[in-house]
Amino acid sequence: MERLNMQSLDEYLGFTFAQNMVSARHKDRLVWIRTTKGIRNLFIASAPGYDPAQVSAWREDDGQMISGLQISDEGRYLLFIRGEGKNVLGEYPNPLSLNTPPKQMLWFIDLDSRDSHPVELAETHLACFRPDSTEIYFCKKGQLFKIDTASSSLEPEEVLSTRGNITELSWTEQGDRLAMTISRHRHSFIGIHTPGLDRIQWLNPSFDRDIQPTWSADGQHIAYLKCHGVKPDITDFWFNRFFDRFELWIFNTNSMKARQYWQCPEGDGISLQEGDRPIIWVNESQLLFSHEVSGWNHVYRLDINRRHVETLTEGEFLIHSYDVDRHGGWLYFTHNEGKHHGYRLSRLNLSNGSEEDLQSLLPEGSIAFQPVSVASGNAVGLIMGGDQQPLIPVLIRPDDQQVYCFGQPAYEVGCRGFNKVEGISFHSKDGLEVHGQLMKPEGKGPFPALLTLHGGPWCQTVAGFSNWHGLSYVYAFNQYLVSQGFLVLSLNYRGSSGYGKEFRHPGPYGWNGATEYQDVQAAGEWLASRLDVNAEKLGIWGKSYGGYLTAMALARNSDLFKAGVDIEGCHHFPREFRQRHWDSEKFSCMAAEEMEAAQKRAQKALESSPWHYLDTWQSPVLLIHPDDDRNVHFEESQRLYNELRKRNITVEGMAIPDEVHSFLCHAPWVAGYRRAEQFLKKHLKHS
Ligand SMILES: CSCC[C@H](NC=O)C(=O)N[C@@H](C)C(=O)O
Repeated sequence: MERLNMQSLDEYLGFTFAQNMVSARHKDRLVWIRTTKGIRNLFIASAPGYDPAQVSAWREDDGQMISGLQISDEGRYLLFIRGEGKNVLGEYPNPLSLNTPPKQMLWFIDLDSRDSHPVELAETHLACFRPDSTEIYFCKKGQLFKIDTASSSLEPEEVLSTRGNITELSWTEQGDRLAMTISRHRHSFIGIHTPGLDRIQWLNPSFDRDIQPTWSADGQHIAYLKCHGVKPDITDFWFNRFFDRFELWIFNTNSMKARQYWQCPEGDGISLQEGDRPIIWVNESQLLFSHEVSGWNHVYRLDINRRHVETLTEGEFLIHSYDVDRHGGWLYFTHNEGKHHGYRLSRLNLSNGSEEDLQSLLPEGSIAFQPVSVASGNAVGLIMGGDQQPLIPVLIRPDDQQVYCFGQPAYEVGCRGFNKVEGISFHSKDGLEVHGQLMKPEGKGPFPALLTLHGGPWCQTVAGFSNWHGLSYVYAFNQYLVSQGFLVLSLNYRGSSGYGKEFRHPGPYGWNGATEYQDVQAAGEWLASRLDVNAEKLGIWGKSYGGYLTAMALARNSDLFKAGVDIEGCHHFPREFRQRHWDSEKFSCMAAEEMEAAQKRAQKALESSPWHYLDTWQSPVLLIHPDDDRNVHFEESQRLYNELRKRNITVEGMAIPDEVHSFLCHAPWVAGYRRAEQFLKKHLKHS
């Protein structure tokens, strides 16, 4: 039995993980991305044997993310984007600091060709196959291009040019019409391009923002979401209980008329959270969609003939992701019913409403993400992880109760050094119940301890590896810290996903009052009161929004938190939200009469920032920040570093040139965490 006996930080962070599994529409074939130490490659597995095969051969930790992975309907071609987009200055990320920065490029693979290998096609961020053809369509800003993969030149040909940015592409299954979402800064329209026609046909343009066009299989209807009004200011969207109210509309391509079928009640709508919300047509007259009006994200079925919306799942748990088999028989979904610390897999019979638990087919403690049905509908692919199991692709045949692990011995390539994770709950300062995961070293203690805080704030840590690589790195690092003798608590403070809408939108938090800080303080006190914790050696670390809360804790409660590591954190909300990439007008204004309100908000935002509490900051801190961070500006750590240095507070800094938020390469995760480990040991173990 192959088991990893890990000891070093490199080994703990060297886990292999699978992501983004997709399925072909007419052939039982799955494809996914597999990453080991920053080396990303594509794998396929096809019926009947589902033996996995590697179909690309990249060998370098080069920071080239793979996104937009698609497989053609017949399963012959793969399409994907390598590389990240540009920052607000128009620069591509160049995490290896190469003399010539790489571009974000479209690639394709013909799996049937004799010497099948990835071929680079064009610079773009968005592309798709045209069904029933050899053409690929792709966008660059407001331009649409096509490439015929059967041509020898592979030369792009311009199809159309429009104002704004094309952000979504969706062909009919017949490949005769293409629906596009065209974003024009604060509004967006859906337009149809029909090859042979010389202009775009607009789909009921309005003063709203139309998104997510989804064709019915017969090409007669397009379902889409109509979001009310102008694009919300990011600071409202995140922190002001602002919900992006939307309606479900359907456009009939015969009558050329659009009609509303469902609308969110006022004050409700889309907000930032984990998980997907696809629209899926079950047949010609029924589709599934999801919303959170009940307080929890659930799946609903619309019957367009009866104009009736039926609840498919309900209760105090949420649906994380879902798919329907191609014959419309079963809804596969991952959800957290009875689980505060992970997700499980179930399926629902769409004819008779009966539900089956599929989690019992997986090893105990498994966490299920992203079910994807294969074409014949007799199996479902899944990304599965656990506390000792990095994410692997599995295939489940529910009818004969079989689970295949695509060649990797799922239950054996565990992480031997990894400790069991204990889910805990406790009450915060104001009585709200909050949850977290506790990881303890061997022995009785008292141990030095760490409180760790995820980013977002809408992210969520689970009792094991997460669906998102950033959180998986956090989890593996925490496990490593446990192996080094730290007791670690990972906290899902209010604002996190996984515990319903009220928990995620807890009134005046973030820039608007920072009420989530009371959870951080309560968690610190909870840790300090434990007999197995040395309260004099309690530290804190967090990344991004978790960096903001780490800085807040060190500034406000240096008495409790004796040292901390703050990775790419935000420290001054009004300054950060004025940066170009946020595009917020909240703390500055154009009209004189709004000046006072904007100033009041800026004052509130400052009082909700660590910067406001610098006078009480005593504890040593390590600040780590990548300098091409497009989410939290590098300046946030640069200014804090200089201010703390001026005040003679122990501060160390680690700048990472050319990397972005949540590092593209593997190496900076290792280097950053190594520095963090040394710092935490110096201040909490050896001092
Ligand atoms: C102004 S704080 C920004 C925090 C940041 N949010 C989005 O960019 C964040 O926390 N991101 C998460 C996903 C992370 O990087 O962990």
